[in-house]
This record gives sequence, C-alpha cells and structure tokens, in this order.
Amino acid sequence: MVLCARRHPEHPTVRLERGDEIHDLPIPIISEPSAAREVDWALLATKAHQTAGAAVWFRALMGWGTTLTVVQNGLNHLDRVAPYVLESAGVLPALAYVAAETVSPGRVRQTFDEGLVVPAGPLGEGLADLLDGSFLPVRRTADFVTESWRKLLLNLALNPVTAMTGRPVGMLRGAGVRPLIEALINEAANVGRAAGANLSPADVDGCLALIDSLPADYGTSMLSDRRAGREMETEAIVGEVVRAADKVGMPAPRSHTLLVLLRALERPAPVLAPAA
Ligand SMILES: NC(=O)C1=CN([C@@H]2O[C@H](COP(=O)(O)OP(=O)(O)OC[C@H]3O[C@@H](n4cnc5c(N)ncnc54)[C@H](OP(=O)(O)O)[C@@H]3O)[C@@H](O)[C@H]2O)C=CC1
Ligand SMILES: CC(C)(CO)C(=O)C(=O)O
Repeated sequence: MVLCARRHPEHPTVRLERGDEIHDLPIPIISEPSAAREVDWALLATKAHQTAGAAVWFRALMGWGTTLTVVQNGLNHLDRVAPYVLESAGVLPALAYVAAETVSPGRVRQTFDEGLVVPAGPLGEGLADLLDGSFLPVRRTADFVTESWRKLLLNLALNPVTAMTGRPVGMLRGAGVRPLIEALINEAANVGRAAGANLSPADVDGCLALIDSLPADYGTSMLSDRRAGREMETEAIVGEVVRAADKVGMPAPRSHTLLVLLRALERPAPVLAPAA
C-alpha cells in the first residue's frame, strides 16, 4: 500500500486510533506523481471538489488492469472522475460508513465503523477480496442508486447542520431541531424517489434511528472542514439534492434554504451599503 499525498508530511507515519486501539501503520507516503507506479487498485478518498486536483495521480497510478475506487459522499461518482480516466477504465463507486477525522498531522481518529458499500459485480467482489481481513468490511448491493440516496439522506441530515452550527450531532436531537431534520429527510426522500431511487418510509425511519443512535459528540466530515476553515462538500451533498429536485420538477425548499445559507457562509457576498 502507498499513500499519495499532495505535500510530503513532516511526520511520515500514520497513526490510526480506533477506540482504545492504536495502530502505527508503516505505509510509504509519496508526494510526487513521478514516484508512483502502476497499481491494481487505486482508492480516491479526497473530498468530491478535490477530484480534479487529484486527477494527476490517476494517470500515474492507472494502467489497463487498474480499478479506481471512488470513496466519496454524494451521487454520480462515475461522472465525477469520467473526464480524467479512459472510457475503458475500471471505476468502482463506494459509499463509506465510517467516521474518521485527522486530529493532528498523521493522526487519524476513527469513531464509526460499518465499512464500505459498492455495487455488486466483479469489481465489487475484487474490492471485497482485497480488503478481506482488514478494518473495512465491503457490502455489495444490486441497487447502488438507492444506496447512494440512502447515504445522501444521512449526510443531508447530519453534515450541513453540524457544520453550520459548529456543533456535533447531539444538537440535532434538541427540541425544535429534530422535526426540522425529519422534514428535511422526508423532502429529500421524495426527490430521491422521483429521481429513481427505491426509497421506502422504512429508509427514512432507518436514517432517523441511526441519527438517534449516534454518540452526542459525534462529528461529521463537513463539521471537520468547517472547523479547519476548509472548503465544504456543499455542492456534492446539498447541491445534489437541489439539482435532482430541479431536474424532476419538484420543490425542495428546505434543501434549497440550506444550500443558499451554506454558499453564503463559504463565499460571503460583499455587504451592501444601506440605501440612502
Ligand atoms: N471523514 C469521514 O468520516 C467520512 C468521509 N466520507 C467521504 O469521504 C471522502 C473523503 O473525506 P475525508 O476523508 O473526510 O476527507 P479529508 O479532507 O479528511 O481527506 C482528504 C485528503 O485528500 C487529500 N487531497 C486533496 N487533494 C489532493 C491531491 N490533489 N493530491 C493528493 N491528496 C489530496 C487532502 O490533503 P491535505 O491534507 O493536503 O488537505 C486530505 O488529506 C469525502 O467525499 C467525504 O464526504 C464519507 C464518510 C465518512
Ligand atoms: C455518515 C457520516 C456522517 C459519517 O461520519 C459521513 O458520511 C460524514 O461524516 O461525511
């Protein structure tokens, strides 16, 4: 295994903390694509909006037999990498049910551990074999579109509100907030259904039950980005729902409101002088 980074780290080791376990992982780290060799499996695990920037690595790592696994949140993983890989390249989308946060350079804390979900088929089987015995179980699904929407409902409920308030998920269960979250998930589930996802009321209930079961101090990847002052996955998560709603001609005012506020938070417009 080789870790491809855009800067060579000052501490060239990776420490993974999972509960009480500490694993110091002796993974070589390279920061120049010229140092990369063709591999059987390449895993893209940048934020969705960093895909174009990471594409320089695809050319260095990918040959005829390489499968690129896109481990990102959102929908349409394949479209995201299509401009940068050959049409014949093997590309596998993956949804991550883990929670990991870089707590200091080279130190990653993992607090939730349900593995990856990928489409059933030879590439999905290949990834499951590759990761067999690792910390990451790989579940295969015959309906990846529905799975992507299921994950999107969870991210839509958790990520923007934690990021906007700067507070972990316990806040979502507070008086007044939970009904908003429930309405937001129901609205997005209706859009997902119209867009072709086979979402049932049980999926909405399952999403809410998962949110209710998370530890109160549990963060999200978007909250980490907000805290660190990094760009957030606003477009890949909230933008996807709003664009899908526009496409199927359904109103999605709750998601739309979130999108406008998140965009304003990241790219504040100049304040207009009061009218004379
Ligand atoms: N974190 C989580 O708990 C979960 C995340 N996800 C999803 O997984 C994906 C990855 O998220 P996450 O791990 O949180 O992301 P992070 O921001 O923690 O990590 C992304 C890494 O990609 C690196 N990177 C960005 N651009 C390049 C580049 N051009 N070349 C090399 N490296 C690059 C960044 O480097 P640098 O350090 O230099 O910025 C950073 O280390 C996202 O789509 C997210 O939504 C899904 C489930 C849970
Ligand atoms: C499911 C969840 C919320 C796990 O942390 C996630 O996908 C994220 O943080 O982006």
